Amino acid sequence: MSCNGKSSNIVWHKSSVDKFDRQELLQQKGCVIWITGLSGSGKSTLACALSRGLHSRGKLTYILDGDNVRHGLNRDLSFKAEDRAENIRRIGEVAKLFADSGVICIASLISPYRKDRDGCRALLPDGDFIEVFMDVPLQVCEARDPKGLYKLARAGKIKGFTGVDDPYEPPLNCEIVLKQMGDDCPSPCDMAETVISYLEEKGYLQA
Ligand SMILES: Nc1ncnc2c1ncn2[C@@H]1O[C@H](COP(=O)(O)OS(=O)(=O)O)[C@@H](OP(=O)(O)O)[C@H]1O
Ligand SMILES: Nc1ncnc2c1ncn2[C@@H]1O[C@H](COP(=O)(O)OP(=O)(O)O)[C@@H](O)[C@H]1O
Repeated sequence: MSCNGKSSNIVWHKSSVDKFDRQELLQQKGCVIWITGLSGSGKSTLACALSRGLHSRGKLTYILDGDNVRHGLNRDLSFKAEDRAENIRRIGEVAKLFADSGVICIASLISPYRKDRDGCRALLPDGDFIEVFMDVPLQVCEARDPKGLYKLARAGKIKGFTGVDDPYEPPLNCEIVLKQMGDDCPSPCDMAETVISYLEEKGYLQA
C-alpha cells in the first residue's frame, strides 16, 4: 500500500507479461528519443524521418509531438513556464509508458528548460533516455519560420515565444547534437541515420 502524489491506498499491480517479453516479441528495446530545440529547428521533420527509417528496418516507433499532444491530452496547457513544465512532465510520463511497452518512442517538443528535460530523463532506466539537441541557430529558425510565428512574436502579437522573449536552455551533456556544417544543414535523412547508428551501436535495435 502506498501514497503517491495526491492518491493514497494504491497498490502497484504487476503484469504477467513484462517489458522483456514484449521486447523479445518486437526484437528491439524500448527507449525514448527526446528531440529538443527551438521552433523551426527541424524537430518534427527529424522525428518523421527517424520513424520512417526505423519502420523500414522493421522497428516499432511512436511519435509524441508537442504540437500534436497539445491538441488533445495537453489542450488545457498554455506556454507560461509552469504549463510548459507540465506539458513536458506529462509527455515524459507517456513516453515512459511507450518505452515500457517496448516501443521506440520519439518525443519531439521544444522542452526549453533543462530541469524539465532532466526530470523526464530521471523517469527512465540509465541509457534509455536519448536526448537529441537540434543545434540550429535562432537566425536560421527565424529565417525558416514555416508557420509565421517568429514574425508574429517579433511584432509583439505572440508573447513569451521561445528564443524571442522566452528562454531556451541548450543541453549541457546530451547524447546526440545535430548541427549545421558551415552554411549547410544535414538532410533530415542523414540526421535520422546518425540517430539510428547510435541506437544500433547501443543495442536498441535488437532484443
Ligand atoms: N509562445 C510559444 N513559444 C514556443 N512555441 C509556441 C508558442 N506559441 C505557440 N507555439 C507553437 O507551439 C509549438 C511548441 O509546443 P511544445 O509543446 O513543443 O512547447 S514546449 O515544449 O511546451 O515549450 C511550436 O511548434 P514547433 O514549431 O514545432 O516547435 C509552435 O508552433
Ligand atoms: N534538415 C533540414 N534542412 C533544411 N530544412 C529543414 C531541415 N529540417 C527541417 N527543415 C525545414 O525547417 C522548417 C521547420 O521544420 P520543423 O520540423 O517543422 O521544425 P520544428 O518541429 O522544430 O518546429 C520546415 O520548413 C522544414 O521543412
